[in-house]
Amino acid sequence: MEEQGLLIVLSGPSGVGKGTVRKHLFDHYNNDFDFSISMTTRLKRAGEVEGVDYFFRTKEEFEQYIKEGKLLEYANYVGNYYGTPIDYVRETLDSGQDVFLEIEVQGALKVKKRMPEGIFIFLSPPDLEELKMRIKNRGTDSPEVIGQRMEKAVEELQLIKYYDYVVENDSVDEAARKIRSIIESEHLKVERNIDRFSKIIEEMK
Ligand SMILES: Nc1nc2c(ncn2[C@@H]2O[C@H](COP(=O)(O)OP(=O)(O)O)[C@@H](O)[C@H]2O)c(=O)[nH]1
Ligand SMILES: Nc1ncnc2c1ncn2[C@@H]1O[C@H](COP(=O)(O)OP(=O)(O)O)[C@@H](O)[C@H]1O
Repeated sequence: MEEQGLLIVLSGPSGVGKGTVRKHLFDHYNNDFDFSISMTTRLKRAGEVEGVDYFFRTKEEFEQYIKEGKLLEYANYVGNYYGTPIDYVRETLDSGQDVFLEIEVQGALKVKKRMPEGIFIFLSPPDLEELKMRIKNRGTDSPEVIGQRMEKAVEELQLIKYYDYVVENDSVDEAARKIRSIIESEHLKVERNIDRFSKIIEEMK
């Protein structure tokens, strides 16, 4: 049987830069992993493409997916559903290919329960002031919502203990590079290479 691919989960508080770092990683580095496209009920923004950025679905369609058990995890985030279609993740991992998820913290913890063998990476802000500035500068939230997101961020930072790695998003390029090194190191772990190694030893006997 083909060796299973790695499941890589990038998560962290809203506004920390998950989307930015993930895009940088995919655009600037040669990667061997596939990105899992999420399903959402939120409205498509200008420039977004169905099946590239997200699978945009109605609330009814999304709830049907939940009912049929077709999502690895889902979360309700700021009034909309977001979820990870399970078939793509399973099939890709079974074919030996790595899969990369970029999801919020609640969803990441659900994945951790179902697939604890995944690699869980927490993207952290340099500090809370900087996080506030980033959310503000993005210009998508009212002062009230910014306050709510900051409160949530403090709770989310306390969940760091469930992760395998923490990467500070100070410079986007540095953060992307660190994530890449983590994935490379995971591939070099003895436990992932032991079968291949045993075969070499067998052949030498
Ligand atoms: N749980 C979960 N969260 C997701 C999924 N896809 C995206 N997200 C997260 O949902 C949040 C909102 O995403 P989005 O509406 O694209 O806004 P933005 O990333 O904040 O600009 C982000 O934190 C994403 O990481 C998913 O499949 N499951
Ligand atoms: N390392 C960084 N330094 C400065 N600003 C950043 C950095 N990373 C992301 N940003 C900015 O912070 C805001 C939030 O980033 P985004 O990727 O949307 O976060 P998330 O996906 O975690 O909600 C965006 O305006 C983005 O341009």
